[in-house]
Amino acid sequence: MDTLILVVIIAVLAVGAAAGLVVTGRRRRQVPPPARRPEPVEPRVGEDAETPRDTPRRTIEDVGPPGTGTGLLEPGAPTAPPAPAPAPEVEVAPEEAAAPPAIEKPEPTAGRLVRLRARLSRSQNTLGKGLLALLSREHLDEDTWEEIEDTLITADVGVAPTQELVERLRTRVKVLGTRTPEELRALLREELVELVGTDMDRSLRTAAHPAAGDGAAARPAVLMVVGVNGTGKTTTTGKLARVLVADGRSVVLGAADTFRAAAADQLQTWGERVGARTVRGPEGGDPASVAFDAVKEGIAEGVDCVLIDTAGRLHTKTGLMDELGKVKRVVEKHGPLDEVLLVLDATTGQNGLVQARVFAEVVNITGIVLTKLDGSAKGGIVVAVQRELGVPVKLIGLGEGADDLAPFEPGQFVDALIGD
Ligand SMILES: Nc1nc2c(ncn2[C@@H]2O[C@H](COP(=O)(O)OP(=O)(O)OP(=O)(O)O)[C@@H](O)[C@H]2O)c(=O)[nH]1
Repeated sequence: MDTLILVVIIAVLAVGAAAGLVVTGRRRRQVPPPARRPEPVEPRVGEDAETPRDTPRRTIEDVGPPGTGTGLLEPGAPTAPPAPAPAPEVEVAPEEAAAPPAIEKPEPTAGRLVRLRARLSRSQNTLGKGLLALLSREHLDEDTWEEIEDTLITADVGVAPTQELVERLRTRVKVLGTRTPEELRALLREELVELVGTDMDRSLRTAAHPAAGDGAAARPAVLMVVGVNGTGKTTTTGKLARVLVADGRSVVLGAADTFRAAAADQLQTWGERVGARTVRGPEGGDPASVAFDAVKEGIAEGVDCVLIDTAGRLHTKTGLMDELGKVKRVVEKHGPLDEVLLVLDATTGQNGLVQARVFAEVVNITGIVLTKLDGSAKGGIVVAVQRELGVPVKLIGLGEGADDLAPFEPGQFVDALIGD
C-alpha cells in the first residue's frame, strides 16, 4: 500500500513538473528576443565627433550641393548608406553604415581654363565680339571710339583703364594704316592682355615650410579664404582643396565659418571627397580657435597646406572685420599666413570693388578669386579689381561643378573673350 501511495505521489509530482516546464517554455517564447540595436551611427563631424550637440544638425547627406539643392555629390557618385532602421529584427553592422565615401581623384589643373573656355566665351561674348565688330567698321570715327569705350565700361573694366586702352588702340590703328580683321584682332588681343597684366605673380604659395635651423618646426602653408557671404567662399575653398590635391598637395581644411550652420557640413563634404580632413568647432563658436586648431592639426599631420574658410556675414560689418582680424592674428601665432584669397562674385560688378577695399583694410590680400564668371558679362572686373587692390586675380570660378575653378591665365582669358 505504502509503495502504491509513493508511486502515486511521484506520478503527480512528475506531471506537475512537466506542466510547469511547458508554461515556462510558453512564457519564454512569448518574450520578444532582445533588440540588438547597432551603436548609433553619427555623421563624422571632424574634431567634434564625440561631442553631442544641443542644436539639431544637418548630416552630410542633407547638405545641398552648390546650386542644385539636392546633395553635393553628383548623380551616380557613391553616397553613404542610410541610417539603420530601429526595428530590432534587422541587424545593421555599424561599420557598414559608417563606410566612408569613396575618395575622388580630381582632374589636373593644367589646361582647365582651356577646358572651361567655352563658358567664358559664352558669357563674355558681347565684350570681345562687340569690340571686334566696332573695330572692323569702315570708318573709325569719334562715335565709334566712344562706343568702344562704352563697351569696355559696360563690361566693368573701369574708366581709367578703358581710356588707356582706347588711347593706345587709336594710336596703333592710326600707325598701322591698313586694318585687316586679322591685324585688328591681333592688336586688340595684345592690348587686352597688356591691360589684364602679364607681369603679376599669379602662383599660389602652397608649399610647406620645412623645419628651420633656428629650431622652428616644419609647418604647412596656410591659406585663408575671405569675402562676403554668397560670393562662393565655401564652394571655392572646397574646389581649391581639389585643385591642391590634383596638384599633389595634402590638405587639412578649417571650417572657421561658424556663423552659417551648414557651411562646415558643406566644407567637410568637399574635403571627404578628396580625403582631406576638416577641423570644425561648435556652431556659433570662436572662429579664431577653429582656425588655430586647423593649423595645429595640419602641423601634427604634416600636410602641405591648411585651407581656412571664414564667415562672410556677421551682425555688423565692424563685427565681421574685427573677427577676421582676430582669426588672422590667432592663426599667425603658428607663423605668417601664406595666402589671403579674397573671393569676389563677378556678377555683383562694382560692388565687388567696395568689398575689396573694406577687406583690404583688415587683412593683407595676396590674391583674388573671381567667381561666377560663367554667369556674368562683366569680365572687365578682372582689370578693375586688380587695379583697385594692386593684387592679381589668381583663380576664376566658371561654374558650380567640382572642378570648375581654374588658375587664371591672361592670354587664355583674352583668347576666350575675342575667340580665335
Ligand atoms: N555659376 C557659378 N556659381 C558659383 C560659382 N562659385 C560659387 N557658386 C555658387 O554660389 C553659391 C554660394 O556659394 P557659397 O560657397 O555657399 O557662398 P559663401 O560665400 O560661402 O556664403 P556664406 O557661407 O554664406 O558666407 C553656391 O550656389 C555656389 O554653387 C561659380 O564659379 N559659378
